[in-house]
Amino acid sequence: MDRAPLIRVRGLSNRFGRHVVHEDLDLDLYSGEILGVVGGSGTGKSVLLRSIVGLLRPSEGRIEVFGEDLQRLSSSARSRLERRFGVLFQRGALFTSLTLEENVALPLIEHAGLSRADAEALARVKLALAGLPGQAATQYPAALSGGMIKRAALARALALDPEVLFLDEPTAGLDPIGAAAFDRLILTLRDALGLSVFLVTHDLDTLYTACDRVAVLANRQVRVADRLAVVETTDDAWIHDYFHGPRGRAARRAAHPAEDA
Ligand SMILES: Nc1ncnc2c1ncn2[C@@H]1O[C@H](COP(=O)(O)OP(=O)(O)OP(=O)(O)O)[C@@H](O)[C@H]1O
Repeated sequence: MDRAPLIRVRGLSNRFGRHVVHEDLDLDLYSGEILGVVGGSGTGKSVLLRSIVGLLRPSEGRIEVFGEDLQRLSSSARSRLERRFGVLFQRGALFTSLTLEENVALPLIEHAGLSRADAEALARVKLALAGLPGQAATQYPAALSGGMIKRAALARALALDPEVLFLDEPTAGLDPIGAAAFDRLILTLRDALGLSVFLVTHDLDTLYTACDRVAVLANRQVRVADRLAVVETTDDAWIHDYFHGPRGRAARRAAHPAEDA
């Protein structure tokens, strides 16, 4: 792609004591794309996400977002910029003592200065956008299935009309039907809202059905970031095992049934 990336990571290093998670890592996210980020457990997918959204200060390197260097911004400019991100964390992270509409209304009251009534009305729109029925708005997280919790967390991530959505393993723990529905929802939202999506996942079906490009993390760096057809054929033992094992073959067959006929 010759367009300028929306997010540009260059020479990123992250260390925790002597444990080096990333070293001289480069990655781009382009406007309007869904980028899947995969890699073995502990390769630093979540650390990368947290570095980009500003929750973790990298040990070294540059992260440019919307053309601005994150490290060089004042804290108020950074937080204005970070409001253009929506983040869905691995464990949903909803407040259990609040109803779904109260959970989604919270960022609207705190960051957009809306009145409680306006925030809750808008929260109900966001919950519907994430595919939840109207009656879910007044329910507490404990009363909901895993799939509904994910949708509520997605509604909260969408609360402030973000331009970039960061999703950390959004389909983890969902049954295959719920996971497939969530993948379709992400595609629909990207198309309807013009979002760009940074999606950390282990879910091969998500890669095949929802992602435009896939970045593979290995050995502290991005081993390859490209369309799946290119990634699948990259000469690397982990990539080969991941994409050409039984699960990878099944996901590819499900996404491209005609190729099997
Ligand atoms: N705050 C921290 N302090 C110390 N070590 C950390 C911290 N955060 C992450 N790590 C370490 O960094 C490494 C990468 O963690 P990360 O959660 O990014 O992996 P991951 O690729 O997302 O893994 P998984 O697929 O299992 O979720 C792990 O070894 C983890 O223990």
